Amino acid sequence: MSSDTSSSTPAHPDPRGRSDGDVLMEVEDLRKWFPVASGGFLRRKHEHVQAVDGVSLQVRRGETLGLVGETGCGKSTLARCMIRLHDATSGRVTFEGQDITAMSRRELRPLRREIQMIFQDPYGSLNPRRRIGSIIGDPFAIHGVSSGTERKRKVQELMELVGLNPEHYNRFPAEFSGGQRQRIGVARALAMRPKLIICDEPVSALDVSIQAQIINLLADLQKEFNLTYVFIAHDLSVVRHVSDRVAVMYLGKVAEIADVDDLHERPRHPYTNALLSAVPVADPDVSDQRERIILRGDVPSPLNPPSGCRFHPRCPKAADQCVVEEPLLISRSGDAATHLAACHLPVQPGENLAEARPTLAAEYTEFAAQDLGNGEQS
Ligand SMILES: Nc1ncnc2c1ncn2[C@@H]1O[C@H](COP(=O)(O)OP(=O)(O)OP(=O)(O)O)[C@@H](O)[C@H]1O
Repeated sequence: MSSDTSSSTPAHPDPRGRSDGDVLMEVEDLRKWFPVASGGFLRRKHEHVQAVDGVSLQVRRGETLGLVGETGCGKSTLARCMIRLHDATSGRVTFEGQDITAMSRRELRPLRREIQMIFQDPYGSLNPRRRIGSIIGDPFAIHGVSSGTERKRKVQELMELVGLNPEHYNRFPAEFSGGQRQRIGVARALAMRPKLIICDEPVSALDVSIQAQIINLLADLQKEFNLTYVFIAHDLSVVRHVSDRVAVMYLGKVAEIADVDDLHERPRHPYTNALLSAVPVADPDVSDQRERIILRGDVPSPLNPPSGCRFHPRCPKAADQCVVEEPLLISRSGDAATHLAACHLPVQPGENLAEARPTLAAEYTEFAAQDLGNGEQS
């Protein structure tokens, strides 16, 4: 097996896929490490959860960028750094060219109107003791925009826009269904007419029948207000439906990023391949032909991530190079300039990873990890 690293397409002006297109937000080499203490009083160890570790990506104006990956891979932490709910450990986030990571809270305030977030949990993100009129009107109060009857009129307009009955202005969150509560969250996010909305698993907590309604609502609003979305989800089929581009995260890093159809038709990272192989297909013929790739083991701890490529202990293609050398996220030979993969041995068209045997290097790493585990227990 030969490495593909050296064959990254030289013809591309920038193998990191940067474009001169209209970039609304840029994330550059972003790290968010959470300090944690473990062990007893005498053997106290200070470690770091490497939740996000060196992520670079662009969000283009008017697009929906999907962000997928297994639980704990750092999607929400990245999203929170993008909106400065978390301060980054290092790296930069720029919004319309302004470095928001370096801004004081005061400088950040006007930008808070432009970047909003919709949260996963439509139950937990609304205060049950407040009426929805005042919840949706919060941004007007915070930013000192309109008051009294004018604010009420604006809130009722927002309610109508998201498909809520404006006459329900004085009701409490408990009087609404899950889907309606998520509409309240959408209305609140829209109040200041933001440019970017980060949707953190906005439909995961909803019944499947309601998910489509919320997704359609978000799509309609995007068209009407020229919104840009970062859409976080576990579910690749939801992401495919809503996204223009998709970034696949694994253990704090971007494994692959590409236009949505390109990613689905020609996934290059073995992790993306495995995720896609698990997506249900409606067509029984296609479904019968497809083999699911079963990944070995669990996602390793972000406290002590594997060396080299973080995916190597679970990768059916891993070779020695993958254990020692971290792959760059770049455009690989034969790929579009916008298709980037962080893999030394990208998947080739027609290659069947379900048949691939774990390589010696991967088996050795697993064996060594088990050995270490046993050693600690004894
Ligand atoms: N405040 C914190 N302190 C310590 N560790 C944290 C903190 N927040 C998140 N983490 C850890 O960082 C890693 C990434 O978490 P994050 O919530 O960003 O992942 P995620 O991909 O969004 O997962 P999910 O899909 O379950 O929400 C996890 O290991 C998580 O336990």
